[in-house]
Amino acid sequence: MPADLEKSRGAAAAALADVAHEPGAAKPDPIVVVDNITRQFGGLKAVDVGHLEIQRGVITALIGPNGAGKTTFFNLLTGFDTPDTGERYLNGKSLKRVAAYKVAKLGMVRTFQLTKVLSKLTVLENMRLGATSQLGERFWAGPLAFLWSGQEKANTERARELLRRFKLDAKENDFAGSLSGGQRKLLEMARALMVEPELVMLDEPMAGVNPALKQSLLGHVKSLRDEGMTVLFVEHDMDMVRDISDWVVVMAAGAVIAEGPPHSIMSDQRVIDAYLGAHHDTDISDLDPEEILAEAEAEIEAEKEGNA
Ligand SMILES: Nc1ncnc2c1ncn2[C@@H]1O[C@H](COP(=O)(O)OP(=O)(O)OP(=O)(O)O)[C@@H](O)[C@H]1O
Repeated sequence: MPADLEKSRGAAAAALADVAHEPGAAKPDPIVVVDNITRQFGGLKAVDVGHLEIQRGVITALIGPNGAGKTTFFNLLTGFDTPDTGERYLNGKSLKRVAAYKVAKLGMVRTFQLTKVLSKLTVLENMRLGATSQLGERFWAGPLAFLWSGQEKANTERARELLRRFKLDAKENDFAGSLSGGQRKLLEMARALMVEPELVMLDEPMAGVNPALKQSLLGHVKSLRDEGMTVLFVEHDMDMVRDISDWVVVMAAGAVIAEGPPHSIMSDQRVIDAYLGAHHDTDISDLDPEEILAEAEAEIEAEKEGNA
């Protein structure tokens, strides 16, 4: 790990050193505070979070078995869904009745998976949309069009700068749909940065990414923290959680059941029980790499025999 990255991880760990390893623990400098948020779908309480604080300037992972309520909670935080009860605050300001695009203007953005429609736009067009859709485009129409064109120029410049940073500049005129899984993830992240956010929320940043690009993606996420941004991500890839998170929040059956630094979370009995209870396919214990290799080889052999 380069010295500057190590330094910022050290600072993040120091900020959290005195925080209790308990659900709802108070943080020294929370950017987000959640109180009694619930969301019900029919008879199912998908989210029921009593109190949660997200520390500023650190990388927090949100993990939990399938159906734990992570995505629903993400949507509630960013205003893409409305809680039945409860309050959430960004920098001390209540987000009740704040529209999703305004939440982005206040500094909280989330990544979106590339939809079918967005796949048919070029990489650069996707980036420009990252800025406009969050601004509320209509404002720039009509008599203010001259202002809009100035804004558009600035947006294009920022988009190109970000594409260079994520090494996607050679692809600016390619359709987004032609990018590889990993390049799509980079584009999703770059697009979120168009609004110069304080808090970046990543939805499964490692899904569909090949091992070669994983390292580069991890580096990009760490560099967001390096620049003072706060990162909150939902992820099933436990290697990523272990490698880059300063703090881990665990959800199960809609509630937060554990919080703490990755090393203590991975050995927490409540967490292990929640995963095992859900028959989740991610094994969070430290598996022996040789054992995995031997299993994989046996599987390949079995397949070969089956095909013979
Ligand atoms: N729009 C909806 N209507 C009805 N039920 C929903 C809706 N969205 C989510 N749910 C249910 O709420 C629960 C929580 O789902 P959610 O997608 O938030 O979990 P998750 O932790 O993100 O799961 P995964 O890791 O599989 O993505 C699940 O039981 C799901 O079926």
